[in-house]
Amino acid sequence: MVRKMSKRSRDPAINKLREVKAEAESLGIPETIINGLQAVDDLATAREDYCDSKTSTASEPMAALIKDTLEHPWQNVYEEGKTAWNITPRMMSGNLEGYVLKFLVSASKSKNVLEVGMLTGCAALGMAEVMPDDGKVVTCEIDPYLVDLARKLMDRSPHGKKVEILTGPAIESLNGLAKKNQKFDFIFIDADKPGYCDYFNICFSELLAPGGTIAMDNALFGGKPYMEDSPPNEGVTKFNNMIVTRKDIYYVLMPIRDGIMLIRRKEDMNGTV
Ligand SMILES: C[S@@+](CC[C@H](N)C(=O)[O-])C[C@H]1O[C@@H](n2cnc3c(N)ncnc32)[C@H](O)[C@@H]1O
Repeated sequence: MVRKMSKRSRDPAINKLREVKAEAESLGIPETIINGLQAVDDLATAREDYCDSKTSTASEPMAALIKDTLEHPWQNVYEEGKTAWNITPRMMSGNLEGYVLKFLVSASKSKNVLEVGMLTGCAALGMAEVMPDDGKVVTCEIDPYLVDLARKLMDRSPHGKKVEILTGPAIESLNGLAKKNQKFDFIFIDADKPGYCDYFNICFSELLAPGGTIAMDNALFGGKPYMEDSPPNEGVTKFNNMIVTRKDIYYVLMPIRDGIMLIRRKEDMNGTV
């Protein structure tokens, strides 16, 4: 299958390859080389498509939520002043990452889940789908327009009732949860990247239940953290650099989509033998 890809990839290596191919074309480089570069692009794209095709399909309400998020007139609602910024549906976790979260939540038998950064509710509803009737997902979202939209999209599913939305800046919502001494078995952090260190610190020290797991999305952040000119003290790079200095946790960066970092307390993972 040969597809001419033009849209930007999450993988900076593929984007670089496309730049090189365009340059090669403009220089009149022999067609065999151009075709070779295209074949590499096709292989990388086919790999992503293959992973999607070998992942369970979404439930009907979830498929509808994903479709409606992709087709929403984001540009118009932004120009009408309804959203604080021009939202791109690329921010949505989607079906494959949604299933990764479902596996983590169901394998850990989590009954209390926290999400930081909801968008239209793709991950929140996905996790709710695999939780028992008395399970609960608390999710934080700053944008009131998204809160209303997500509520509508999630409530088309019987699992939507398990999702509680806290509207406002996530740090305030997290402080409020800590004050009420709430604990969560699984925490998915996926909001603004400059806030990652603060979100992690309060989640880890105040909100994570014994035996719990934290997942941080976008740990690869389009390649920025491993590019040579990346400022070490910004956003995701700063967060990743902070994590590796800690002695009290185990962590793993999984190269799924834009990277998911899993973090657990060492005491919850060390064997006793
Ligand atoms: C990458 S999207 C979340 C995607 C979502 N988890 C999903 O499964 O599709 C990030 C979200 O965080 C929200 N956000 C950004 N800054 C925030 C803040 N300070 N407090 C709460 N939410 C915030 C944005 O409005 C956006 O909806």
